[in-house]
Amino acid sequence: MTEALRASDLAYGYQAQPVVNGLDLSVAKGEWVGIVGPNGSGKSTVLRMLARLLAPQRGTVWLEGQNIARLQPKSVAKRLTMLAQSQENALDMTVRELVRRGRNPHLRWYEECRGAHEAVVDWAIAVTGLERLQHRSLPALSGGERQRAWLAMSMAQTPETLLLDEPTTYLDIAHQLELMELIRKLNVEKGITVVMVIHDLNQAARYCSRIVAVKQGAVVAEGAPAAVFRPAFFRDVFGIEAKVFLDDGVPVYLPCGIARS
Ligand SMILES: Nc1ncnc2c1ncn2[C@@H]1O[C@H](COP(=O)(O)OP(=O)(O)OP(=O)(O)O)[C@@H](O)[C@H]1O
Repeated sequence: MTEALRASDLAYGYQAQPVVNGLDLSVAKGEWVGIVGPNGSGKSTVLRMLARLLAPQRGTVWLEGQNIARLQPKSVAKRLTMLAQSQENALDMTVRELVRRGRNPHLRWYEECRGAHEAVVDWAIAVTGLERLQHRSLPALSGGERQRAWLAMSMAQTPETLLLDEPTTYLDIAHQLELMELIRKLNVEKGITVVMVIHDLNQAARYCSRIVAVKQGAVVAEGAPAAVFRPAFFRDVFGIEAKVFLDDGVPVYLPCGIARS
C-alpha cells in the first residue's frame, strides 16, 4: 500500500482544553476516507492539522512519507488542498479569477497564469461544469454554484490529496449528490485521494471506501462502511438506536430514537 497521508499520535487543545487526543490515521493513495462523529468530537481540528493549517501540539503528520511540518507551504499546496466548510463568499471576483488562484503554488513570483497553466484552469472549470458561469462574479452565484467554484479552484491546484470539511452542508439534496458524484469522478478517474468530514452517514456509506469514526478526539471505529455501520456502532458513537438495512451491499441506516442508557 502506498501511503498518501499518515497522522501519528496527534494531539491538540484549545485553551488547554484537549480536543484531539493521540489520534492515529493512515490513508492509502486512491482511498476515499469519510471521517464521521458527533458534533465537537474534533473532526475539523484533525482535518486542519492534516492540511497543515494547524500545528499539532503533539504528534506528526506525514505527507507521502515526509513530515509535513518540514515541507515548504508551496510544496504542500502542490500536493494537497483543503476545501473548508464555508468560504469567503463576499470575494468580488469572477469564477475564472478564483480558479486561477489555484495555480499560484505552481507559479514563480514573476510568472503569470498563461499557456499550460491556463489549460489547467480550463480543465478545472470543465470538470466541475462551470463553463457557462466562469465569467460571473462569485456573489452572483447560488450556494451550490459557489461551492463548485471553490472545488474548481482546489482542482486547479492539481492536488493528489483532497481534504473536504462537510462540503455538502449548505446544498440541497440534488446538489449534494451532484457534488458527491463529481468527487467520485475525481477519485476514480484521476486517482485523487479524498479525506472528507461528513455528517450524512448514508452518503458516507454510499461513497466512501472507508469510514473513520472520531469521538472525543480519538478514532473509535474504522473500516469498510458495511463492517462499521452496525446498530452497536450508532449506539456507542452517536448515542442513538438505529436499524441498518443493506441496499445492494451498501448499508443504509434508519435512526429510531435516542439510545436508552
Ligand atoms: N478556535 C477555537 N477556539 C476554541 N475552541 C474551539 C475552537 N475551534 C474548535 N473549538 C472547540 O473544539 C471542539 C472540537 O471542535 P471541532 O470543530 O474540531 O469538532 P467537529 O467534530 O468538527 O464538530 P462539528 O461536527 O460540530 O463540526 C469543540 O468543542 C469546539 O467548540
